[in-house]
Amino acid sequence: MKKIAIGTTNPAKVSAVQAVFSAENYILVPTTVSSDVAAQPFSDEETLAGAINRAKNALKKENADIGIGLEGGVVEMNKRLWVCNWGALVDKDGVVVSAGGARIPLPPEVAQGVLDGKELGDVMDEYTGMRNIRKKEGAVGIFTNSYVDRAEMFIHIVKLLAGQYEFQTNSFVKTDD
Ligand SMILES: O=P(O)(O)OP(=O)(O)OP(=O)(O)OC[C@H]1O[C@@H](n2cnc3c(O)ncnc32)[C@H](O)[C@@H]1O
Ligand SMILES: [Mg+2]
Repeated sequence: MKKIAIGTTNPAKVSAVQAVFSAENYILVPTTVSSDVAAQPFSDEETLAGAINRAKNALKKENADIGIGLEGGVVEMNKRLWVCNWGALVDKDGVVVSAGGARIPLPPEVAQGVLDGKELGDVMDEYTGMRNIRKKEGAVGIFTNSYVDRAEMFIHIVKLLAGQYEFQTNSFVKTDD
């Protein structure tokens, strides 16, 4: 079975990979690696770079066949701060596929906390009075009244990665559709 290293131990992200790459067909290894970008990425480019770095670092650390990196960030547009999400999948032959995910604008009071230098995850916990939002529904879950939570948002990204990888390498990725 192929080994897939996942460049995080955050359950919202790990569960998204598990939903697409089933444990029947893959050995899935969540592992903490550096994103080699800021803890709070502040642009699409930086967030995507974090995802690619995580995928590469995880593949190398776990000596895996495939590495997957998922990264959240924020991006300023139209005088609002938006939460953005990016993913990358790399394999040991050097194939790299990337995909972007959903984005929504943050309420001004939350955006200000991030602009003041705090991580969005910490701002979200303060704003909601809850703990570890980042590991559960995420900002997207809170601000969409749970219509879309963080895991579901990342499932979409992982499907985009799996499908592109399948298309580009003519390999077959079994998904739990
Ligand atoms: O353990 P890792 O994989 O690092 O997961 P994380 O929750 O820290 O997530 P990221 O590093 O990908 O996100 C960078 C920062 O943005 C925050 N963030 C991004 N999207 C978020 C969301 O939907 N809800 C809460 N925090 C979010 C996150 O908490 C970090 O502080
Ligand atoms: Mg993080």
